[in-house]
Amino acid sequence: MTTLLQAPDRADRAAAPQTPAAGHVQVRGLGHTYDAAGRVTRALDGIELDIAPGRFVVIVGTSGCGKSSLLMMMTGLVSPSEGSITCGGMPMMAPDPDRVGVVFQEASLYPWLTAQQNVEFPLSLRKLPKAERAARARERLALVGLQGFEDRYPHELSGGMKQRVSIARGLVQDPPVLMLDEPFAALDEQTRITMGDELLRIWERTGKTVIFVTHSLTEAAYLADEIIVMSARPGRIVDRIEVDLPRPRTYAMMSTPRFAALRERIWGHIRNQAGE
Ligand SMILES: Nc1ncnc2c1ncn2[C@@H]1O[C@H](COP(=O)(O)OP(=O)(O)OP(=O)(O)O)[C@@H](O)[C@H]1O
Repeated sequence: MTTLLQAPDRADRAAAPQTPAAGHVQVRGLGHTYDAAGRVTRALDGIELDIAPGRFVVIVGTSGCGKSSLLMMMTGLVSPSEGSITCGGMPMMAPDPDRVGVVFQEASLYPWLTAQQNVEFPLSLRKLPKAERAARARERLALVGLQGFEDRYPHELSGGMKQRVSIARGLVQDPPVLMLDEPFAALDEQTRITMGDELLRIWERTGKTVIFVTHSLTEAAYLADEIIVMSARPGRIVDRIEVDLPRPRTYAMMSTPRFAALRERIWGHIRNQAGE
């Protein structure tokens, strides 16, 4: 059976032959103005980004600064007024689950389908043999730690488990990039930390590029290779912070001076923006 997992760990992946920058995300001169029934909102301005394959990048900024808008544009769900976005060198003109998997804050699972059927659903639009669809979905559910829960319906799963199903669904077409918009915001603090660890484990194992939007400075510093800080609306990039904390990240790191310094640097920007 062909495995969907591309490399057992990051060290092996570095030595493996490279696919040509499939997970490279590039944003050039991106700006966006919403015009809803004459109410004009300048949401984003002059965004330039280069995200290398396999990086874990977190986007933070004050409420309403355009984080979700930027992510929606990178997924191809919304077209920007100006500028361009490419993934793997090809423009993102529309959602393309073969290139970018997406996970939202709400799990948005079909309540009448089981976990297995929810994960399989995107594959039903492709002409894949039924057995292969089922095998892929099972493998993805196992990857997110839900082996044995394939036949459960969403109402039989906890909030964290539902988000695991969403992540499995986002990864079912094996895209090189996974984008997540505040995926753990609705979860309690303990589950949120556990899910962060789970996501890091999945990222380490699969080598995807991850782009993650959050309000939480702690989550940003805990997860990221790099934190992108946006200004208040119209959102611009005001800082890009390399997170030099060692991996694997641990809960104990959150109480170190390095962690506090990172949070302080992000908070400095956010405080300034909020005061403007
Ligand atoms: N579909 C839309 N039509 C009109 N205006 C919109 C639309 N979507 C977002 N906006 C506006 O664009 C701005 C940026 O919104 P966006 O949701 O991208 O910000 P955000 O940083 O993700 O916010 P939050 O952190 O509160 O979730 C806001 O002023 C919002 O009101």
